[in-house]
Amino acid sequence: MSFQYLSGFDNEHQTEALPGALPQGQFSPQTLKYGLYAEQINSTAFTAPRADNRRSWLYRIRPSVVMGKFRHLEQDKWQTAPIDSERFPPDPMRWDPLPTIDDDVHFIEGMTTIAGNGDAASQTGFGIHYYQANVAMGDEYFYNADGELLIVPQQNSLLALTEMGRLQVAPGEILVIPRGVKFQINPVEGPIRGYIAENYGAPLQLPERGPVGANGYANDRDFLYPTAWYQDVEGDFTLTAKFAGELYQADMSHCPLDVVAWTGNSAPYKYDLSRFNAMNTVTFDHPDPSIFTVLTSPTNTPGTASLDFVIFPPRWMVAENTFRPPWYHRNMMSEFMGLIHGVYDAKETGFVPGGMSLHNCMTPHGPDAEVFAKASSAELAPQRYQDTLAFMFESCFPIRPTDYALASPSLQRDYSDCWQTLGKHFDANEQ
Ligand SMILES: O=C(O)Cc1cc(O)ccc1O
Ligand SMILES: [Fe+2]
Repeated sequence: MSFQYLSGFDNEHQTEALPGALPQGQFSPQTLKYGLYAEQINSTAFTAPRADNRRSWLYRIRPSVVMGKFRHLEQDKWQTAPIDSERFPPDPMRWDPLPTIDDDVHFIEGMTTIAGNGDAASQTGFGIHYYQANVAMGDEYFYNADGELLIVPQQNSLLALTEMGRLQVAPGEILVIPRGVKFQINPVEGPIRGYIAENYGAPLQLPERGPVGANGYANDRDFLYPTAWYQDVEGDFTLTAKFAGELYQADMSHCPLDVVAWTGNSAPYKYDLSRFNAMNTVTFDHPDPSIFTVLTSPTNTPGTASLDFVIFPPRWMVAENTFRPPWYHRNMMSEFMGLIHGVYDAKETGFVPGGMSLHNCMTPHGPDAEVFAKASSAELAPQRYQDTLAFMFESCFPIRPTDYALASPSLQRDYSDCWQTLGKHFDANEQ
């Protein structure tokens, strides 16, 4: 299926599925064409500075308030920060892909929380989830009051049916759904799995470019927003909400995706990571990975993110007289990584597509012994890093794994062995 999209990050988009459904010159006239209702949804405070302000106007068949009462849903797999795991060891951690779920599970049922930081109630930090789904959501729709969802598909394409329109998203692309927007996510060509950052903090934005200038990194025009699409259907539907860390469900007698037109800058969007225009050294040394930041959720401390979404895309490596893989390091920021496909240059074995790693605040890490040996004597000809796509969720807040993740059979209990054969090469008499 191919859909039409609107392009431009944070633009004031406008789209209508029926001619004239969007009011002109104002947002809320006394009456609307086609008997529609006007409804505003925002992802920032009314009074957020203009550059940060996100809101949209939806013109819909019924206002969202036409719905049943919520009942609580028991579940324990989708957890919300603060994460209350028993232990929080600072060891480096790595996981193989989680076991495939064989029972029928849809997108919400298959969500498993791996880690989290901050506190959803104070709108800081984010949750990290592994999603798996092998069936469609049917008559169930969902919204998340706790945060914005950054979805990173790893296996098979997903179809997102949202209030604002439809988006198809393949591995190698990402999808962001703002807080509160109603949607349903379904497999397209087979079971889907991937990673999610549930961002409780400020909506993701593009990082500054500094001296790089007006172009490069993720370019604004490559972010794609859906065109209006609506369902005028009555029947038995449910709306599941995540609010304050709990799931609730309400009955509805119409499909909640009934928005005929919308305008604004807060809407789901997708981005093809192969559009990322990477910047890197053309002289020497390995720069900080912040050069690969696609999107960032800032804190109030300048230059310090609650969540940076960073990628390691295919690229040329030309650094001269340089140890080319990541250096050994201990960071103030905490790093959670996933691998979409291929091989990651700091770990040629053990970190597999669908796997995960976690290096927390001040936890030492870097290339394993094998990569160190190879890179220390490699011929430094220009080299193309091919067929690889890793990413990192990086945060100024330590990332706490859940009890589930700590007890998972996928946790590689011997991970730190990969460094222990790094021998002593020191020779004080070297000439
Ligand atoms: O730890 C990692 O593999 C991620 C990373 C990559 C890099 O090129 C520099 C620093 C860094 O943390
Ligand atoms: Fe790192």
